[in-house]
Amino acid sequence: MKLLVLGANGQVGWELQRALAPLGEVHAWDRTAGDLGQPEALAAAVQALAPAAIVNAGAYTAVDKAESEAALAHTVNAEAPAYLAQVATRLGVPLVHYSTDYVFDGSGTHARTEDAPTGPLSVYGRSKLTGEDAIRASGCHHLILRTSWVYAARGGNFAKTMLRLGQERERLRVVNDQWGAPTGAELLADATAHALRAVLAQPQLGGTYHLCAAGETNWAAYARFVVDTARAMGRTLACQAVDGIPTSAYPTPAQRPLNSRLDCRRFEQAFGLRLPAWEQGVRRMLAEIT
Ligand SMILES: NC(=O)C1=CN([C@@H]2O[C@H](COP(=O)(O)OP(=O)(O)OC[C@H]3O[C@@H](n4cnc5c(N)ncnc54)[C@H](OP(=O)(O)O)[C@@H]3O)[C@@H](O)[C@H]2O)C=CC1
Ligand SMILES: Cc1cn([C@H]2C[C@H](O)[C@@H](COP(=O)(O)OP(=O)(O)O[C@H]3O[C@@H](C)C(=O)[C@@H](O)[C@H]3O)O2)c(=O)[nH]c1=O
Ligand SMILES: [Mg+2]
Repeated sequence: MKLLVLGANGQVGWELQRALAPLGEVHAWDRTAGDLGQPEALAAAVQALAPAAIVNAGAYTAVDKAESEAALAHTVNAEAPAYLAQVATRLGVPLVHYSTDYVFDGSGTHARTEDAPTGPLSVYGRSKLTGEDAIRASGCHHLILRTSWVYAARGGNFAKTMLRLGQERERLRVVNDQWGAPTGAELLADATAHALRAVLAQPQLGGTYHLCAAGETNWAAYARFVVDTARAMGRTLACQAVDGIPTSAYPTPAQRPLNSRLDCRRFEQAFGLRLPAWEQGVRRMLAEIT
């Protein structure tokens, strides 16, 4: 059974190559093999490969840059998934796709379920929502997995930025009023493999799911956890304190939701899995890179 991974060099794509290997023959396409910026050519190549499942981990993920590159973000995050959904429909195979907490407006303090109203605040969030909607509208078998605050040992992410800044500066200023759950690419890939196996056997399990680590934190508390844990593991850091600041004191081109809490019970129940606390995966990642 051929399984296609797109965006194979990203945080999630890299881990998918490992996690999907026991399910079949993984074809891992990075941007040179499968350019999401050229959706028509990509669709033709996927059609020719005829995999038993398409797993799209590629995306335009530069949230601030997307504000000034809306057309490219739209092509990669919305148009390409629509083309992939067409191919999945023609081949009669499932399309697995990732989306984000940034499809929501972040009001309130509750954890959102899958059917909560969306309301993206940024170009990135809008482009991801348009991609989701196109997949749902296509009628293809699909698994749309909305996650949050992804990190991995390999690739760029907030935790690694904090380690770099923590080496250079005595104090870090980080927003403390945006809440969510850091989610490891390893966990995402492993949970995806379980869910994909289930969906291949029982297509009715397909749909849209929230999938992130358990618990919650804010970016400042997360940064503090990263700095403290890395130091306890022996890393030398200049950082003496992480100062929590309001979002208003950290202006960025893209607006981010204040409440990124996702209710993942639907995923846990459908696939019989238990999502571990976010700290567990962050600790493992830090141990791996320290
Ligand atoms: N990162 C996060 O915090 C979150 C991510 N998500 C979603 O999870 C999924 C995986 O994200 P993650 O692994 O973290 O993201 P990364 O940014 O680590 O990886 C994205 C990958 O997409 C590739 N890519 C970008 N543009 C193109 C293109 N035109 N053609 C082909 N490939 C392209 C990148 O290629 P290259 O390496 O060459 O640049 C990169 O390898 C995405 O759908 C993302 O929206 C959801 C919530 C949070
Ligand atoms: C570097 C830095 C960031 N921040 C803030 C900015 C922002 O509100 C928050 C996180 O910064 P980042 O730029 O890492 O966040 P961002 O790139 O917006 O992360 C998002 O990426 C996309 C792809 C997603 O889908 C989301 O789930 C989320 O993970 O921390 C500080 O307050 N101080 C700092 O020194
Ligand atoms: Mg970022």
